Amino acid sequence: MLIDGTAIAAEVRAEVASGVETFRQRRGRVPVLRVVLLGDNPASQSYVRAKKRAAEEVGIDAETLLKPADMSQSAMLALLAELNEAPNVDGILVQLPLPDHIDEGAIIRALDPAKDVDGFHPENVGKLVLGDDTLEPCTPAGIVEMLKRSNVETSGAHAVVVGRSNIVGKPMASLLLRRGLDCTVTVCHSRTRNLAEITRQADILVAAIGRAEFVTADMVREGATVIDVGINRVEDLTRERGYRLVGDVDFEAVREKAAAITPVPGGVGPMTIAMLLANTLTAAQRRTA
Ligand SMILES: NC(=O)C1=CN([C@@H]2O[C@H](COP(=O)(O)OP(=O)(O)OC[C@H]3O[C@@H](n4cnc5c(N)ncnc54)[C@H](OP(=O)(O)O)[C@@H]3O)[C@@H](O)[C@H]2O)C=CC1
Ligand SMILES: Nc1nc(=O)c2c([nH]1)NC[C@@H]1CN(c3ccc(C(=O)N[C@@H](CCC(=O)O)C(=O)O)cc3)C=[N+]21
Repeated sequence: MLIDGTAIAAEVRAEVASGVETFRQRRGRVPVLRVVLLGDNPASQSYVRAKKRAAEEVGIDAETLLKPADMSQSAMLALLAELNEAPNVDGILVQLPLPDHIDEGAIIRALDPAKDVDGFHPENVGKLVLGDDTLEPCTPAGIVEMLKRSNVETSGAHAVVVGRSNIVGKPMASLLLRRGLDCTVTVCHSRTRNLAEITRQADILVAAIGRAEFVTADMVREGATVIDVGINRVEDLTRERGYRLVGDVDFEAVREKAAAITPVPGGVGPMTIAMLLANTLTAAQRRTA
């Protein structure tokens, strides 16, 4: 089975749109999202454009604050303080990665946790691990939504997460471990010994590695559910853009063995954006409750 992220994301967006409409009727305004982007990285620009377009389609007021790549850390902190204090701003997203002269941790700590729609602030990360209600990181939250809506059995399942980043691997592991999802979770990374032996034990395999087609068929158990988080550009001069997108999974080979698999594009990516919109609505509702 193909897990269609594009279709599931459209469902989530329709639900958000109806929530936004209710919010507007009750509060007399719409939720407001501000996206901060430093520099002109083309991939970042295209993600940010997609986020803004999706937000507008569900009725969220979204603006991108495009800043020069050499903006100083103190100017960035001042901008965030302004957005934190703005009563009408519900959600703030700082597009990552940031230029090297900026301390990413310091920027994330400077966000008002109530407006942190990425769920990256230490207070929100703490709540996530504790199992408290919080704004959940969009990519792992989107994966949970895909698993639920595709009726993938998680209770007691062995979930193997490859990747331990703060934005995907670690929060993914925390969510899968939670009561309600109840997976047995293994987290792997670049120092893991016998990786293939471990991934072959997965009922649910989440690949968040950042290496094109890294997960091959021999690493996957027959009947597993495979979630491909990777977004890798590989040169393809037959395409207009000069590249195509591939995931961290060798899709054609692995789909023969997997019971369910997410494609790239059209898998986790659209879900990440849909969950950002859901988090923006949630932040607006909680701030005005
Ligand atoms: N679809 C979406 O919405 C999103 C997609 N992405 C994509 O997902 C991928 C992962 O992103 P992100 O988590 O930010 O990436 P990072 O580069 O931050 O993390 C990659 C992880 O993979 C591990 N890793 C690298 N090589 C190996 C290896 N040979 N064997 C086992 N583990 C390995 C690293 O281990 P170590 O810690 O030891 O270095 C690290 O933990 C990227 O392709 C990114 O573009 C990211 C965010 C959202
Ligand atoms: N603060 C922050 N929050 C993020 O959530 C964040 C970030 N920084 N930095 C970069 C990563 C990456 N990311 C993606 C979102 C959507 C797609 C997506 O929709 N991809 C489409 C394809 C898009 C295309 O064609 O280029 C798809 O997979 O179908 C991909 C990647 C969010 N990230």
